[in-house]
Amino acid sequence: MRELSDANSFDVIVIGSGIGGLVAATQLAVQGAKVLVLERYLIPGGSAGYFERNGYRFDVGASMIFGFGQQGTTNLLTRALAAVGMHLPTVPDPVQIHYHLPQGLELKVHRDYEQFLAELGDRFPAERPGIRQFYDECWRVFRCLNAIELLSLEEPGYVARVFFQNPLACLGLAKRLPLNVGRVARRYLRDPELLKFIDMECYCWSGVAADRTPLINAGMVFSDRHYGGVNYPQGGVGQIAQKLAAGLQNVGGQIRYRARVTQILTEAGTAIGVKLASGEIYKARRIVSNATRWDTFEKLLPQRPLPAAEQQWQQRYQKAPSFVSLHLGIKASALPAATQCHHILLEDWPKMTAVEGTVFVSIPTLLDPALAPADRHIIHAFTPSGIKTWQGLAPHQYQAKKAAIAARLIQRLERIWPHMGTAIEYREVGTPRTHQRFLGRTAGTYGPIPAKQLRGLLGMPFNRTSVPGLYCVGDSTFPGQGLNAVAFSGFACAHRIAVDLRLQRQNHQHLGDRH
Ligand SMILES: NC(=O)c1ccc[n+]([C@@H]2O[C@H](COP(=O)([O-])OP(=O)(O)OC[C@H]3O[C@@H](n4cnc5c(N)ncnc54)[C@H](O)[C@@H]3O)[C@@H](O)[C@H]2O)c1
Ligand SMILES: CC(C)=CCC/C(C)=C/C=C/C(C)=C/C=C/C(C)=C/C=C/C=C(C)/C=C/C=C(C)/C=C/C=C(\C)CCC=C(C)C
Repeated sequence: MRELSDANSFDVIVIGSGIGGLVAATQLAVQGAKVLVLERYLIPGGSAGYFERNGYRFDVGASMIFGFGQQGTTNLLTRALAAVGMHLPTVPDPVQIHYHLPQGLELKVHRDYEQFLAELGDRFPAERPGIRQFYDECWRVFRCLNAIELLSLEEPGYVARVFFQNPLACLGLAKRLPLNVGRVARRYLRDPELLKFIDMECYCWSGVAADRTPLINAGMVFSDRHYGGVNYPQGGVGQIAQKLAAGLQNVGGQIRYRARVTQILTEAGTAIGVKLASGEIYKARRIVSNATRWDTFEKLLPQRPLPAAEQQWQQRYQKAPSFVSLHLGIKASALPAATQCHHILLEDWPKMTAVEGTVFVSIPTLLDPALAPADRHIIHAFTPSGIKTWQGLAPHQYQAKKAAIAARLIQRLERIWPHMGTAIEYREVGTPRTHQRFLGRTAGTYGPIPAKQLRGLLGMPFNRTSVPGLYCVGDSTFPGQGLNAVAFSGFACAHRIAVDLRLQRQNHQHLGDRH
C-alpha cells in the first residue's frame, strides 16, 4: 500500500455520522485523539437527520427524544453535547404518547408518573396495584442505571471501579440483564387487554412485543419519560447532530461529507484503514463503523468470510422492517387546540407488528412552531414496511404504490383528525428504498430485533469485533435502538478505544469531570 501523508492518517476513523458515530468521535476527540468522521451523505445525523422543503423542516426519523434530562447519569445527549462545549435548548413534551388503540383504548402517557398511573388504572381498576408494581420494577432498573457512571462494560477496570463505587446498583443491573419485559409484566398483571397494552408500550420503540424486549431498555424508556422527560430539541432533531459535528470540529476533530467508505482495509487480519468511493485511502490505528453490522461485515469487509461471532449474531438477531414515512405540511386549523405531539394508532391487536399495522405520528410543530411556516403544522406519519415489495418496480409503479399507501395512511389519520385530508399543503413519501439509499442501512432497516426469545440484553454485542482494530457503534451494538441508547454505545466505544490507545490515563480526570 502506498505511503500516506500525515494528513491522511489518524488515531481513529469513524465511518458514519449517526448519533452513535458522533458521540464516539466527540468523546475521543476531547481526549486528545486525532479523529476523522467520514459521512456518505451531505449532512450529519443519519436517522436523526432532517430535510427542508417549502419552508418546512422535517425530521427524517427520530423524533421522540430521551436523554435530554438535566440530572443523573442517563442524560447522555445532554452530556455528549456538553463534552464539546455545546448546549441545545429543548422543549418539554407534557405527554410522551397519546395512544389510540383497539376497543376504544384511548390513553395518554403523561410526563407526570402519578397522572399516567391514574389514567391507566381508571381503564383497568382491578389491576391498579399490579400496574404500580410493574412500572415500579422498571424504576428500579432506571435508578440503578442513573446512579452509575455509564461507560464500557468491555473494560474490566471500569466494571471493577463502578462495582466498588455502587455494588447494589451493579448487582441490580446484573440480575436484570437477562430478563425480558413479558415475564416481569405477567408477574404483576393478568388482564389480557392490559398485557396487550404492555406489548404496544414495548413494540413502539423496541420493534418487538414485551416477551422479546429487554427489561433494561424498558427500565430506561418507561422511567426516563417521567424523570428527564421527553424533550424536543429546538430547531428540530437535526440540531443534535449539527451541534455534535460543530463541537467535534471545535475540539480538533475532522468530519468529511460525501465521503462514502466502500471498504475497510485490513493487513494481516487487522483493520488499518478505509477506502472511499473516490479511491482515496485513509489510515488509522482504530476503525469504528457506525454502519449497521450487516453493512459492515457483508459490504465493507466483503473479501472475508463472515466471522463466526457475526454468524452467531445473525442467527439471534434479524433485521427489523423499514418504514413508509409520510411527511405532510398542513393548515394548523386541522388540529384541535389540545392535540399532543406523538400518537400511536392501531385498529386491530393482531396487526400490531404487521406491515402497515401500527401507525406512528409525530407533530413536532406543536412543540416548536418555527419548523413550519406560520399557521402550519408538520405531520410525520410512519408505518412498518419491508423492502421486498418496493423492489423491481417501474418508476410509475413505484409512484403509484407510494400514492396508494399515502392515501391509506391519510384515511387512518382522518379517524382522529377528520379535516386532515383537505388541510394538506405539502406531501412527501419515503419508502424502505428511500431509507436504504439515504441512510446507507441495508433494506432500510430500523435495526436489529431478536429473531427468537433471547436472554434480555445478554446476546447484544459490545463495541469490539472479531476483527482486531475494528469496532462497531450505533444500534447494532449494546443496548440497541434509540438515540439515547446509541449515545451510550458511543460513550462506551470511545472509552474502550481510549483505553486501548492509552488515551484514558492522562484524560481520565477530564472525562470523569464531564460525567
Ligand atoms: N426516536 C425515534 O423516533 C427514532 C426513529 C427512527 C430511528 N431512531 C434511532 O436512530 C438511531 C440510529 O443511530 P445510529 O447511530 O445507529 O445510525 P444511523 O443509521 O443514524 O447513522 C449511520 C450513519 O452512517 C452513515 N454511513 C453508513 N454507511 C456509510 C459508509 N459506507 N460510508 C460513510 N458513511 C456511512 C449514514 O449515512 C448515517 O449517517 C437508531 O437507534 C434508531 O432507533 C429513533
Ligand atoms: C459488576 C457487575 C456484577 C455487573 C455489571 C452490571 C452493569 C454495570 C450493567 C450495566 C448496564 C448498562 C450500563 C446498561 C445501559 C443501558 C442503556 C443506556 C440503555 C438505553 C436504552 C434506551 C432506549 C432503549 C431508548 C429507546 C428509544 C427509542 C428506540 C425510541 C423510539 C421511538 C420511536 C420509533 C417511536 C416514535 C413514536 C411516535 C412518533 C409516536
